[in-house]
Amino acid sequence: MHVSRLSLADFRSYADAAFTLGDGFVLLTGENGAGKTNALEAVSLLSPGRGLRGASLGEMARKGGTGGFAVAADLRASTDGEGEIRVGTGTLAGAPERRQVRINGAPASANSLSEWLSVLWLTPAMDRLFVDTASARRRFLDRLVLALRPGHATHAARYEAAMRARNKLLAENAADPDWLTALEARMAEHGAALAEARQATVDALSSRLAEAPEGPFARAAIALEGGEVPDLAAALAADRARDAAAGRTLVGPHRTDLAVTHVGKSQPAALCSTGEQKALLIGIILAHADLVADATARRPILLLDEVAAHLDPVRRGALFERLAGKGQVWMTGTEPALFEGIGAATRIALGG
Ligand SMILES: Nc1ncnc2c1ncn2[C@@H]1O[C@H](COP(=O)(O)OP(=O)(O)OP(=O)(O)O)[C@@H](O)[C@H]1O
Repeated sequence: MHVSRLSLADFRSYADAAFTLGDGFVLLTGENGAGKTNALEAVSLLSPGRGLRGASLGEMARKGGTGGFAVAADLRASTDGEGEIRVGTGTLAGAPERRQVRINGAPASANSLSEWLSVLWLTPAMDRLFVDTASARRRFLDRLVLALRPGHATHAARYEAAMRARNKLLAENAADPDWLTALEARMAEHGAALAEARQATVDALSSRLAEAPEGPFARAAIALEGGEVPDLAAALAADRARDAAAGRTLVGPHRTDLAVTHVGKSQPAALCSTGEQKALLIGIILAHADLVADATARRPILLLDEVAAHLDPVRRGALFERLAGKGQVWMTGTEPALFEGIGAATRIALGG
């Protein structure tokens, strides 16, 4: 699937805009503040979650606009150009924090978007991923999982909802034990599905990474760390008093971290240089995109914000080569010269 047309209304800096796009590279160029990242953020909203900035919906509505916003996209199967699907998301002026999703005109859940397309991104904010919190790495991991297992978002949402309800009950002193047991059973059920899908993804991605060429992007070794509990329902039942005192649930798959090592240096990613960390991330994303394409027969859409500017010309050339002919890849840069030699592409100059 690729986005063949993207329309934006009152989204961030865009009052009203539409772009016609081909499969393959989409190159957005323009000066700082021209709206490049905003366009990528709009595409990232064609998947479940809060998009590539992790922003609230209220922030996305254009200042001075109607109060709501709309992002609409036509999706076309990459090969035959048939079976176009229209997806849209946004908010209404009267309910600026309530996300609406439509698929072919019918209301749908945000989670159901992942049945149609996968969107993965790399942004400058992710340069800190390996020194960031475990929850940031877990979100990154879950996006990788989602591309392989569309049901992952639903399990995550149900696990979180049951955990929130349990935490709330525990905060009230006279919690009903039967109700707690029911919520803990739900957490155990969806938690097991989360853990299984994450482990399967890490295993599949590890084999891919092991086969990846030695250069020019650093090879990563990845593993899950923490969050494993053999009998979660029993552990939660035993931990009620401790969790009540802590005001949160202390064990479970919501505590899992993604451990990443730089294989060549036998060093944890957090101790690597900024450039090495970026190379590790790019290597992971490239391996994952290939894995998803093989496993689902559907290439993910890649959003690479300001990636070209951070690479030396050799690495940049290698990146373009590895991504050529591999589905829709959006890239931003302040200068068209960054994309010299890339060949066929949809080129969009913003601003000015
Ligand atoms: N809700 C909003 N309403 C109106 N304008 C907004 C809103 N949110 C962000 N903007 C503006 O959108 C503009 C473009 O931002 P964007 O991040 O897309 O720029 P960019 O082209 O990626 O720039 P850079 O090269 O600096 O990364 C900024 O000037 C920002 O202030």
